[in-house]
Amino acid sequence: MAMTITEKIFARASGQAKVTPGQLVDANIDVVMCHDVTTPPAISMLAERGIDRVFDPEKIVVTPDHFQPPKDVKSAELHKRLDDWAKRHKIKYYYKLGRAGVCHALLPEQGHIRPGEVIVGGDSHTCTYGALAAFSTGIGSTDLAASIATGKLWFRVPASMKFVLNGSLPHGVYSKDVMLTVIARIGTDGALYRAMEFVGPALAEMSMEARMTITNMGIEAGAKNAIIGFDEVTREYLDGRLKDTSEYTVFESDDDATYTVVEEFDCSKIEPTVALPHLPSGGVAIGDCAGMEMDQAYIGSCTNGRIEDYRIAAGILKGKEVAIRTLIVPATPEVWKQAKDEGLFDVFYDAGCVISAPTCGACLGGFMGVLAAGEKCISTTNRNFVGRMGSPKSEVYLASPATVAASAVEGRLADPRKYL
Ligand SMILES: CC(C)[C@H](C(=O)O)[C@@H](O)C(=O)O
Ligand code: SF4
Repeated sequence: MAMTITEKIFARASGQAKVTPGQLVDANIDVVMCHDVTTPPAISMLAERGIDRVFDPEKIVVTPDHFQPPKDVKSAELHKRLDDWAKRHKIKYYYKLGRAGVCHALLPEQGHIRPGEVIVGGDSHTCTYGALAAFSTGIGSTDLAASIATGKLWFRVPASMKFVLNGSLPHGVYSKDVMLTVIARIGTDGALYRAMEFVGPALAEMSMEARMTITNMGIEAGAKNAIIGFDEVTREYLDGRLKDTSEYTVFESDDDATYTVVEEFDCSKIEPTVALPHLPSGGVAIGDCAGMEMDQAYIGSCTNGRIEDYRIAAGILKGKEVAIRTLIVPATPEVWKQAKDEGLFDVFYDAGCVISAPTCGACLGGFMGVLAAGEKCISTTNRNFVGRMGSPKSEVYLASPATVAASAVEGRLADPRKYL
């Protein structure tokens, strides 16, 4: 009867004692995340079939984020459709402009993610929530329409891969460097339709924010979900935060559960890492790429737009001036306010950075910070695909907030350790 944590969550969600990888299950969905890009098409699909219902207005969380505030008429119309629909169905957790934020930072922060639950969202990085010992995965608009209307979806139970993070992270090395190293080893399809389960002593030293950076990028290795077991850090993060205060269920992988592979990493040997264009698997140690000239630095997104990230960046930028245009885009209003209250905005302002309202914005080349042909951006985001932040002839380099801040100061890829 041995099962992994992911299998146990599916067993619960499908009302079975045991499930095995490859099995098709009908699962009850606990939370559906809806944003401004993929939800309007889902609403239209339902409308075309004469369906105008939601399975539970308290279990659907809505936030515009990608093009928020709306950047043009097209995005304004997407927002309007989302707004009309959310209001008509009395969606309880509808984060309107002013309280809206980048979905994957917002939902955990606002207490919508509970261990042991199944969360789906119309966005590939929905895998982020696995940091809270939940199953979460991204779905397209068709599955989103089905989940919104019925609260159920079918899944093929994924087989699990185990990633053991040994050792302690050296000074100047962060969970982003760990995940870039993991993806560089296994490739962008290395975890295709698998559950990436992270374990090991290095995790115990990581905050919830740092863990979310890891699970966020599971999809960049092709994973169905990424997951980290429950511990004291999880408990502390959840205490006093959850909207639904009923008891949640904590599942743990059995010692004799089956994994397709076990990958071990010695975190004490990991260096600040940069993923070179044009894949997240292009990670190299900073020593192998330092000195490359950049045009822009970006600190934000669902990967690294949390308060801890801005504290790290401000630690490096304090008393310095940036050599290239540098965008600070806190992922949620709460992160924004916290950063302001802590005086981090003064540091960023004095350094010559642009500080924006919460938005996906430049992360996907949406608006604000779009790159011209030939330009290069060092970014804390999760994707460096061709044209990701603008012109197909631009380049994106992925790194931790520390490496991005150090590179902003020098105008070139730089090792953050000399500033720490
Ligand atoms: C627009 C949205 C559907 C997309 C995703 O699913 O990931 C975006 O968030 C991204 O990061 O590319
Ligand atoms: S911040 Fe970037 S990666 Fe995250 S949801 Fe928005 S566009 Fe996608």
